[in-house]
Amino acid sequence: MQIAVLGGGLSGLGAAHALAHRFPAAQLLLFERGRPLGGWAQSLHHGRILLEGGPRTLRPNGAAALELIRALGIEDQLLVVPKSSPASKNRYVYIRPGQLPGLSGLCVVGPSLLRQFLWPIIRAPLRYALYKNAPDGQDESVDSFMSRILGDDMATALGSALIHGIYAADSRQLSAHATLPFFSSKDRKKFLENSASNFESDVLQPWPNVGNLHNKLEHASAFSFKDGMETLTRALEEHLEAKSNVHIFRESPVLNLAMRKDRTMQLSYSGSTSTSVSTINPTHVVSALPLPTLHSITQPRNTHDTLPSNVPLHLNANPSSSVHVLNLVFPGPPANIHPSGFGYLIPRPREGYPTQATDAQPGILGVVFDSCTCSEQDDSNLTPEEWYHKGTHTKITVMLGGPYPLYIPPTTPNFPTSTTDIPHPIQIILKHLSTHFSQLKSNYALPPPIYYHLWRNVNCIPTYLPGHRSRMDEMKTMLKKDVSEGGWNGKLEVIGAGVDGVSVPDCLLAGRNAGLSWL
Ligand SMILES: C=Cc1c2[nH]c(c1C)Cc1[nH]c(c(CCC(=O)O)c1C)Cc1[nH]c(c(C)c1CCC(=O)O)Cc1[nH]c(c(C)c1C=C)C2
Repeated sequence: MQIAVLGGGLSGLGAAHALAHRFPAAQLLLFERGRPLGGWAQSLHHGRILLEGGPRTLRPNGAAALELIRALGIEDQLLVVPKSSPASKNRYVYIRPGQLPGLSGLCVVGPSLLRQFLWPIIRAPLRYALYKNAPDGQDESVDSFMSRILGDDMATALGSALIHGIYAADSRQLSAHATLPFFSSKDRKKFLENSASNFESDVLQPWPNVGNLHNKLEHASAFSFKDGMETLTRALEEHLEAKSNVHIFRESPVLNLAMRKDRTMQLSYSGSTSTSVSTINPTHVVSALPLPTLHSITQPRNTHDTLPSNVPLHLNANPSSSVHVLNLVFPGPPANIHPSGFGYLIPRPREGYPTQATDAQPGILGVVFDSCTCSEQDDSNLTPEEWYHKGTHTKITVMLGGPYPLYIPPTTPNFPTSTTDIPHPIQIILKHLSTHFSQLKSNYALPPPIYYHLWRNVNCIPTYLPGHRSRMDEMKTMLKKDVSEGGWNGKLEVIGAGVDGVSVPDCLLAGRNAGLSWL
């Protein structure tokens, strides 16, 4: 048995880890186009300050993630965000002046904000019972579902902001059935219910072994690692590298994958050290590539020995969002800069997204108060609550882009010595932040940052368009079909953020369950 895993992001690494255990006698080949593994999980030390360019925390409800952490022996590196902490309790939305009657500026998502929507909230259960499904019974956008149940104002002010914070997408585009828990399939519901205290799930086979992590995370709303999210991907990489039956091909893009009429697969890739193309015949393949990339490499190169498929795999059906992640470090404790909490999200403008980025609308989706979550990552013994008042610096992350046109051109990380050292787009973003924060204090002045780092994450989050779930079901059925019907005989499995969920636990769960049908 020779298994090829395509893509060295979280899903691909997770799949390689699970498959190497499940099939110890198989040869496992992992192909990654770039040099570093780990996909969008990117952590960087700037001196003693840890900066994250992708996901930064995990929720403790993903048994597959916990099981992996235990298997890799990295439990001692966990940093827990307690449920009682301000980062867990205080989440804000920024309401633009004039967007909602009687409210503007940074508002805590809590009773006073929800009081504005009292009537929509009171009538929501009845409307949900009556109108859960769209009149035609088909999938619809999150915005259209929320507008029906909660009203337009709530769908725009809160719904769009929430979608920005998870999918960096337009809630009017995103599928309700693929993203809202009410519409989850039975299997998926079980997965979502599969919290640290409830592992009775048949989605995870065999049952996960999470040791004492359950106790450690009992009072956590989220967790990360002392050295950031890359701790997980580095540990996976090291674990795989130590295995004699695993071979990692870096800088080795897969160029073509075909199922031939004789039911054998052919995979060609270009190697890192030579410009020549090599070909192998894996018996099984797990693709953890973005779906459009898989689409491009599975186009038949010749009809001579490959069969064109007549049922589409829908690999090109969804667009994806690009996010600019701007880490900013300011001098002094967070209490001088921003309120205590997780951060804030900004709803879409009532008039919709602009077609061009401007200084007036640079496309800020939200801001994360990193120092309030895991200040211990910055080589400190202070808790985030202590750091809030006594810390030596404040770390925040501004997220931009998604449905907005991208605003910041490539920018090298820098320690500005004066405001004039700061590129114009970052100066403009600082002005917007200053406006957001100044409503909280009189005479507010945002100091110039002592460091900034920009990550341009292109096409990092797929946007599931309505119909996504049925398209993915059709794809999975097609992959299982015989070659004579244009299928892949169950020898190709497709996982990754483009298929069954974009969160880190979703990707790790899909990786963990890869190849179960090959047993
Ligand atoms: C690069 C930016 C990302 C944005 N969303 C995601 C990334 C990687 C993915 C994502 N973010 C969250 C979830 C849900 C997690 C879950 O429920 O288990 C997903 C799939 C929630 C979230 N949003 C933000 C943070 C810090 C978190 C916690 C998880 C994480 O660390 O990623 C902040 C945030 N993310 C984005 C925006 C625009 C934003 C704004 C404040 C986009």
